[in-house]
Amino acid sequence: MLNLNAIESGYGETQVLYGLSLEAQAGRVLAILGRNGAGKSTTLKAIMGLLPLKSGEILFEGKPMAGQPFGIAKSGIAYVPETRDIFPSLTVRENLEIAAKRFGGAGADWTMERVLDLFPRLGERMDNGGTQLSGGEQQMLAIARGLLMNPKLLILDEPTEGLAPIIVKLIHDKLQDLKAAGLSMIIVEQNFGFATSLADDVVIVGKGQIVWTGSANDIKADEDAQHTWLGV
Ligand SMILES: Nc1ncnc2c1ncn2[C@@H]1O[C@H](COP(=O)(O)OP(=O)(O)OP(=O)(O)O)[C@@H](O)[C@H]1O
Repeated sequence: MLNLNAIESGYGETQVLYGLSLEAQAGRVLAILGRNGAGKSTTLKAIMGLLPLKSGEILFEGKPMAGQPFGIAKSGIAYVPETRDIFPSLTVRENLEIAAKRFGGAGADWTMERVLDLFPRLGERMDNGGTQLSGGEQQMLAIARGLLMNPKLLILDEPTEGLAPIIVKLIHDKLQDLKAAGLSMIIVEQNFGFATSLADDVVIVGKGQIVWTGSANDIKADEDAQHTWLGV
């Protein structure tokens, strides 16, 4: 579904990715793991067209990606960044409506009603401003907004960061529901247990390259790889 072929990218003069290749398959969940600073978030930003490629290519459903973030979203990839990026001056309703208006429409899988069914808590907060939400509610809103883009592929950067264990469990269960419904996902996570219980496939990034590839069960069983690449 999504192929990164030997991509090189970074921030201005600072190169971070050195020939990174990976594949995310349709109907499956891919976890991207690795230590702090390995290049996981940079990989996602390169996929989303937020950083230029120095070389290599990114194919979505076999076609080169349209270079601009909006075009990439339109082609069917929704991205929930680490910063969640909800609009703080808008209410929950307004944050959701923006996505629904731009990407929804007749025949759309995801409607306002369906995302509120998934996250009833947001339904109780519809008129609250973005800044009045807890971290967990902000994460739910960011995921809900991503779903309203009716993506074929949902990409999440550290969805559990800074959240209390009970909210981590809730987000886990919701993502499990989305997986069961057949949504393809890529998840960058520091929380090894969270990532490996959701993922089918795992890649590990080390210094801007893929250093390990396998299944979630493989990495759970491979203590050497965990120790070497994740410091677990
Ligand atoms: N805006 C930026 N400008 C310059 N360098 C950056 C920028 N953002 C990240 N970097 C550098 O790029 C490298 C990879 O960062 P990246 O955020 O991709 O790591 P990561 O694997 O996602 O880890 P983390 O869990 O810490 O987010 C790091 O050395 C980081 O310092």
